[in-house]
Amino acid sequence: MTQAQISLTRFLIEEQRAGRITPELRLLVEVVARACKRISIAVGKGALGGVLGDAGEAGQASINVQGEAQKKLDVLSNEILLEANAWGGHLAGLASEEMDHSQPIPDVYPRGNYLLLFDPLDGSSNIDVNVSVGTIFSVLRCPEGVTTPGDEHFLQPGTAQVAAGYCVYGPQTTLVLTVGHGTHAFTLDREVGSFVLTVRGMRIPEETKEFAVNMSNQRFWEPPMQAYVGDLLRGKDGPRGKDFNMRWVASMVADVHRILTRGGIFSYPLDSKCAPKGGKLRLMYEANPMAFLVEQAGGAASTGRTRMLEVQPTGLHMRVPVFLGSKAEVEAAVAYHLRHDAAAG
Ligand SMILES: O=P(O)(O)OC[C@H]1O[C@](O)(COP(=O)(O)O)[C@@H](O)[C@@H]1O
Ligand SMILES: [Mg+2]
Ligand SMILES: [Mg+2]
Repeated sequence: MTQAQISLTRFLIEEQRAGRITPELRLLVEVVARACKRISIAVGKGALGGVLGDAGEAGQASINVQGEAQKKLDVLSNEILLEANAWGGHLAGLASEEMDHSQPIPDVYPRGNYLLLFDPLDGSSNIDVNVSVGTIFSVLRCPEGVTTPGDEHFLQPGTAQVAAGYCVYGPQTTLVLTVGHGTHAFTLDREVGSFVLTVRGMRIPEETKEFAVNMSNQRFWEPPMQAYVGDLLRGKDGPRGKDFNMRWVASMVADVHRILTRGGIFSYPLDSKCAPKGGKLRLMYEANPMAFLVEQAGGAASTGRTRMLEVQPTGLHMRVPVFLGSKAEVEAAVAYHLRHDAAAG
């Protein structure tokens, strides 16, 4: 690292000096970043580290609280984040996509006033095929006077987040972070072992010609989503008057990273398969942290009907439909839903 380069540590110290974060939040983010480095090493070893494939023993799949089969790396990443943060000293409790309930930090450990939520390994279906995966995290304050937080204390809307970020394990390992004053990217210098600031103040272009959605679900979508994507596909000859391109990595982290870098809209809408659960993606571990990052970069995030960050969570593992990215395009998608709802009375 050269002298002109700014490490994550220095960046966080400057944020603290500017009064934008507390010393505890600075150290908490450092602990999460260190855990991400360990996960990055495990992901990078792949077959050499024996971390590919399904978790579970004797042909018996290991199923998480989401009802999904866990991969070895889902379990390992969860353990790395739990172990690092339980001893970090800045948390009152933590919650993970992979665990049934939140965990208060035991009395015997050093404790703090923050709550940490994470999706330890996002994009699990890509692990075994060497395609980008990631970690997503969100930080809330523990409500005043609560020493042993339970699930209910985590049920705060996204507007209450004090920090959020993700780490994408791709050709480069990049940590993208917001503490509520812009969205910033840090690339891991693998030789030095340090995250270096590579983009200060990421900005998502307001307009786009690129969308990300799993098109194989098209026939299960609601009518407004059918109409919206139908018009995108009609391109120059349709009402949108321009040709759109499509990308779908199937790792939310990688799709959102592309959108933060060059614009676009990401959508996992309601469909008749996931409707009974409320959607596919998880509000607390996926939608809210990404919505915070995207808004801080000048973009927008919605359920299709409501601003994501204003959704009141009703459960730790609550699922929601997701539209996020370039502001004008998210507003266009929302308009299709609102027009449809108004016409339906
Ligand atoms: O299998 P699909 O429909 O392409 O869904 C992909 C989506 O599911 C997810 O993989 C869910 O995340 P997990 O791997 O953490 O369960 C998102 O990252 C991604 O956007
Ligand atoms: Mg995920
Ligand atoms: Mg996951």
